[in-house]
Amino acid sequence: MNVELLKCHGSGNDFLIIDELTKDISFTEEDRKNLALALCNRNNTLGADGILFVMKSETCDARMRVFNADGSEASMCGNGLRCVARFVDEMLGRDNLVIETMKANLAVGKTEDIYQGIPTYMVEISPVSFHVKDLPLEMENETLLNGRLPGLSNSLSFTALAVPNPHLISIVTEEVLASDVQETLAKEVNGPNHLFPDGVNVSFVKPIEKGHIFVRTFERGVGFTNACGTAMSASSIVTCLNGLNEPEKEISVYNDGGQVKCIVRHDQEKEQYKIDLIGNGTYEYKAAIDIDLGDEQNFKVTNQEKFENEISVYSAFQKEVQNYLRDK
Ligand SMILES: N[C@@H](CCC[C@H](N)C(=O)O)C(=O)O
Repeated sequence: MNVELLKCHGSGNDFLIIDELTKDISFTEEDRKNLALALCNRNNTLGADGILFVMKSETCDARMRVFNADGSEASMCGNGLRCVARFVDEMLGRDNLVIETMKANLAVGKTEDIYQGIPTYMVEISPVSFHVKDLPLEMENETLLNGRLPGLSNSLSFTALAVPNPHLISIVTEEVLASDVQETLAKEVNGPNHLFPDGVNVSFVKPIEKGHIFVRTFERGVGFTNACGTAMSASSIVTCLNGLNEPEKEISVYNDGGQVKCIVRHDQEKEQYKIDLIGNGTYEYKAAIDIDLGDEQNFKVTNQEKFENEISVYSAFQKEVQNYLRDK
């Protein structure tokens, strides 16, 4: 079969969009997993952190399903949702939309460019839960807020939260960030382990100055990525809980692929959090592939068209971000 793909990224966290909204295609669950394994493999001709299936929804403007590079399905993807928001906006001609995801219907909308010429979208990240059962994290206490995980690290403190995909966050020094500690412990909790039976996205956060943080994430089902939107949202909440930032104020979140903005919304009456995640939705190329379901690894790319202008505007933005980070 011939499948059209759109390669996009949010902060360098890159995805292949497959349009099931306007194209008459359908996949089994096994097909989706095998497509992710074949098309995301960076040793093959394409490569990406995940696949975003954009589908029809009975209740919302569209539905997004996210598959990680290892073929596992995730409940949410913040950077991916910005790309899907743009894709559906351009398809339907409506700047404000609601997208169905595995656990919530989320508001998304076009907003002011984060850098001149970069299509920018704000997406809602919710629901947020600190209950360890929602990750799941196997421990006796109901929550882990700046607490220790004996056996994982004797010196670091962690906060566990679901947004609603699972995150483990630690605020660290430059020295720890530069070490191999994150990789070692992230691999441990994403392999067979007694704490996180479904694995977990692991982020290290370095506070830069008030309103500015750096976040690096080892993603469940992928490994280190340039950025993870839900992780940057979860990290922003954690910095607010630690008094480093404040709810309702914009937080600039830097990452290895660029920068986003997060605003933590706290409904004190309901004791509920959500986050506005704001950042780019950039297109890299359109491609068409010939692929046999059942033999996905042997696909052939038949056509590829690059979005040169978008790529160069985004790299100018990245240079500016790198210059800012160089002095920090
Ligand atoms: N990169 C994403 C998150 C993708 C899913 C994650 N790896 C998981 O398994 O939970 C983002 O931008 O949020």
